[in-house]
Amino acid sequence: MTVQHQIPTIDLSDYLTKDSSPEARARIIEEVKDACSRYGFIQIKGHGVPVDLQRKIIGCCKTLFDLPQAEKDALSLKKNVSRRGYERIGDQTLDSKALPDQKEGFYIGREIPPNDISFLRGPNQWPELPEENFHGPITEYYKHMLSLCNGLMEILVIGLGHNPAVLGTFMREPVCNLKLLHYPPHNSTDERLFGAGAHTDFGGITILLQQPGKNGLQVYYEPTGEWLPVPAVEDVFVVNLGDLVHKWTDGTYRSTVHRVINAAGGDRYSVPCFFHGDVKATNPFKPGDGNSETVEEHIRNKFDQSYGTDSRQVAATA
Ligand SMILES: O=C(O)CCC(=O)C(=O)O
Ligand SMILES: [Fe+2]
Repeated sequence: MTVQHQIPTIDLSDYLTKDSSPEARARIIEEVKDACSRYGFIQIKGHGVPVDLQRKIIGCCKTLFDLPQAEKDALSLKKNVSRRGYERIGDQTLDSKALPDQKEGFYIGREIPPNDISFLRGPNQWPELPEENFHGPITEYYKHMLSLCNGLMEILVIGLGHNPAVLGTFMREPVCNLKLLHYPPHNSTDERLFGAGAHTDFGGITILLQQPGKNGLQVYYEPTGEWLPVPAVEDVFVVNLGDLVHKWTDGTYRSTVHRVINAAGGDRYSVPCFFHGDVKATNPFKPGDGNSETVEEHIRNKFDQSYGTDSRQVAATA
């Protein structure tokens, strides 16, 4: 009999509510650990993010990407070291063996004043849209993502037997970037063309909001060589681990290859939230492990590889 592998779905509500029992919390910690070591991916329910807000965020994607190309280009991320703003279809190539990705994107992160800009840190570039159509919902959603990332990081470090206090420096001013994404319909038969080419995520943890019903995400399951589809279900987030966590935990928590093909018909919107920790932090899972690479150094190399840029050459301006 063949086993149908699926990305496990875990309900976090018993962990995130204040009055949860130690037993319930321990069970969730084990479930997350098991899924993250086996698949590097989980689907989560009971996360506490209002479904209305999730719907609004998908609406924000449509509103933003429907703007005239010139308006989007005026917000290009290429001009700033903080990497906030817009990228065109084909600007990123996540799989160097494939063609450029068929997606456009828009990065939004923590609001940092213009006099304090550095790599991944700086002011956002907001489109000229009514507050309630964009800035308002995005800001509210961003707070939810920060708090959920906090909870997930805590679950992950406890799963490895640590006290959550080890996260101190890592959580000082964590880089947490939303990336609004738009995939146009995929009509090509070219096997080298993807919405997002096969890749592992760069950093810490990713929380992905998918547009309900718009399937397209596939996760590579190495033991059987299968691409497992991850359905786009309303109110269910996909969580996966990036290369930093893989490296920091010697692969106990895996960063797994995945890709996107928008074959669902019509446009597809999604919003990953990339949580990397403080730019100056080193391994929080094994403090003092002798590896002095910082979050910033690691992410900078990954960005430069996939965008074909040299970010050290971009001046620190807004
Ligand atoms: O759009 C998706 O479903 C996934 C996007 C993704 O994997 C990424 O941006 O890293
Ligand atoms: Fe990804």
